[in-house]
Amino acid sequence: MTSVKSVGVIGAGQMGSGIAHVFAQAGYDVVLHDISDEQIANAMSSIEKNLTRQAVKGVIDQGADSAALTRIKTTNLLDGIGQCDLVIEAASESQAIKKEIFAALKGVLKTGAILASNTSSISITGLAAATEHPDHFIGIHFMNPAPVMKLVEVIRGIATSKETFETTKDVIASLGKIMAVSEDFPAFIVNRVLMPMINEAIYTLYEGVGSVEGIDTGMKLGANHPMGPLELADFIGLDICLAIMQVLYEGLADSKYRPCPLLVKYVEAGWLGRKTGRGFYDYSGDIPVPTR
Ligand SMILES: CC(=O)CC(=O)SCCNC(=O)CCNC(=O)[C@H](O)C(C)(C)COP(=O)(O)OP(=O)(O)OC[C@H]1O[C@@H](n2cnc3c(N)ncnc32)[C@H](O)[C@@H]1OP(=O)(O)O
Ligand SMILES: NC(=O)C1=CN([C@@H]2O[C@H](COP(=O)(O)OP(=O)(O)OC[C@H]3O[C@@H](n4cnc5c(N)ncnc54)[C@H](OP(=O)(O)O)[C@@H]3O)[C@@H](O)[C@H]2O)C=CC1
Repeated sequence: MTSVKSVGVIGAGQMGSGIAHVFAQAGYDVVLHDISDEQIANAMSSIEKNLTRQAVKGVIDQGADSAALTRIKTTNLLDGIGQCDLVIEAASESQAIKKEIFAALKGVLKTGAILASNTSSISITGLAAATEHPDHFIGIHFMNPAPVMKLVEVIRGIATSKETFETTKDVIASLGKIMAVSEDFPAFIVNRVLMPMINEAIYTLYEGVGSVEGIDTGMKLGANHPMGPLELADFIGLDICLAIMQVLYEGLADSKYRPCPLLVKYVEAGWLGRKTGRGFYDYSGDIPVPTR
């Protein structure tokens, strides 16, 4: 264990719930916050399901699942995370929403607390500027699904202190995760490489080069990816994919990052992937069915 004992998580979506799961499993006291009580209830039920599955499969000890679950408290008020040593923001991928949250956190966090963002793409330096203590701010980017993926990207903003970085390194090591350090450029390392590949897969569909099934089977069996790019896009969330492409396009001012119009159209339609039941696949039945 590090000097950090308690962790607040803001946003109980797929990443917030995965991050809460990981910290509780590693013995930290966790407070999970969301503005929506329904989202909190969904998050707790998916954490319980995933912990139980890990216990049944022997990935964690019998009883460790219920012990981890009791370490997670929930709140719909930001004040509820005021006493945490480390707070990780995992709300929607929107600079405006994140900055609003950081403004509301002013005067709420205890002295010396580290504030981190799980952002997939947004400038850590820019987000830090909206916080009370930019030196205590850092990017801690978990991969999805957080309980399974080994990597955590760490991104320092221009004002991030050495102490904040060192504590972050210790915390990540205590979770049994491997850290990759990225400089603070649009979408960092993993999404700088991954997201243009997903966007290109959507162009490949848009231009009629292949079907959803053809593209995903091609990349699964032809490049040994665990999921096809369109299946992965649905898994990540098409809103998140579009937001990342927009940050790359605007931040690097290069047309090669232009979001595919079909991706824009799907997001406009509210077809955001697995989380809304429809994206490149239809998830309403037992088996996902390609939509094109
Ligand atoms: C967008 C960003 O900012 C950054 C990102 O995250 S990019 C996305 C990065 N993630 C990926 O690329 C994921 C690619 N996909 C995969 O690696 C795999 O398909 C997967 C691990 C998600 C699922 O693997 P699978 O073999 O198809 O399914 P499944 O057998 O159900 O699961 C594999 C293991 O993960 C576990 N698992 C899956 N989801 C889980 C979850 N949410 N919580 C806990 N455990 C989970 C399963 O219990 C299973 O455990 P065992 O190996 O011990 O049996
Ligand atoms: N999806 C992925 O594969 C990955 C995502 N990320 C990053 O993690 C973050 C979260 O992504 P993800 O979990 O997928 O997104 P989700 O859409 O699943 O979850 C976001 C959650 O934040 C909530 N929220 C919105 N505004 C606020 C607020 N003001 N205060 C508290 N909670 C709020 C949303 O509530 P409501 O639904 O009611 O709006 C929702 O519950 C993003 O920055 C994303 O880029 C990082 C790695 C991987």
